[in-house]
Amino acid sequence: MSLFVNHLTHIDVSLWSPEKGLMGCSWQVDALLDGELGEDGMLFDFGEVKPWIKRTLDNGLDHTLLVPISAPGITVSDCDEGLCIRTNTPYPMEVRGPAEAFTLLPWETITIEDVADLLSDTLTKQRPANVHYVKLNLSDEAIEGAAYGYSHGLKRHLGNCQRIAHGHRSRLYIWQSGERQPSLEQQWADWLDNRYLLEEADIAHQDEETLTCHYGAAQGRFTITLPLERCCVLPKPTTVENIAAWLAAQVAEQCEKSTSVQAFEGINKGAMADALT
Ligand SMILES: Nc1nc2c(c(=O)[nH]1)N=C([C@H](O)[C@H](O)COP(=O)(O)OP(=O)(O)OP(=O)(O)O)CN2
Repeated sequence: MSLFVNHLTHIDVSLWSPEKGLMGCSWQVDALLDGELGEDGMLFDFGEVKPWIKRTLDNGLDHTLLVPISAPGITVSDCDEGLCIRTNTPYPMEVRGPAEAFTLLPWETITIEDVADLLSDTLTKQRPANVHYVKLNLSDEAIEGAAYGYSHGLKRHLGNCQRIAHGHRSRLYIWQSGERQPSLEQQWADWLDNRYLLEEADIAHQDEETLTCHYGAAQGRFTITLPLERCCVLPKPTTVENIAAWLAAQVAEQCEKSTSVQAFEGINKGAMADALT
């Protein structure tokens, strides 16, 4: 007998790609369990299976930076903050933070299928006696039109969003005069895609080529250094509310037209903001 729970939760992570660099990802999680029914006629109570799987993901790789430690140019070392990750291909980056902010994976590259298999194995090892196995399926949200990935950290967040390199893949809607503006949406999504978003106040160092962002948060001290051209500096914390407001103001100035922006933070949630000219 099999039991399924589709759209059980989402995973929001950043990952290091040897081809694209730092990428923001949001994955939908579907679960399939196979096993024997108990005396109550259930394989696993829906009310228990959902929090069980979500807890494992939330306490594991969700809101971390996934690092393929066998990729060319990756080094991992201990440092005062916890772990220091350095990369050199396709560009140099250094990230420091508490160890729980990173998921080290013994692979050359990270694929959504390999992550799903790893999580399925972890859950299968922890399964109740009547369950034979647990299989997770991860998928990108199907987005027609403009979408972008980004990475960031929210130092004031008390949960795992304070981690300096976690990310999201998000829709972007832009309106002017009551009409959606697909070409502006695509233009801005292309510009934002796989950038690191940071608050201006957290810049510890900046020169013509690189930028270092540093902050202390409840889980520890975090630092990230990466090429300036991969960054997007906002005047305020990079919450989705501030991203929407910043984007609305940028587009309104660019087009000299009042603009509304609906910015998403990953899947199915976000903020709306208007900028008037
Ligand atoms: N009003 C806002 N609340 C939060 C923001 C924000 O921008 N505005 N941002 C965050 C974090 O960036 C976080 O990454 C959001 O992730 P989320 O998946 O929502 O967080 P949870 O894991 O706690 O939620 P799930 O239900 O487990 O998906 C947080 N809040």
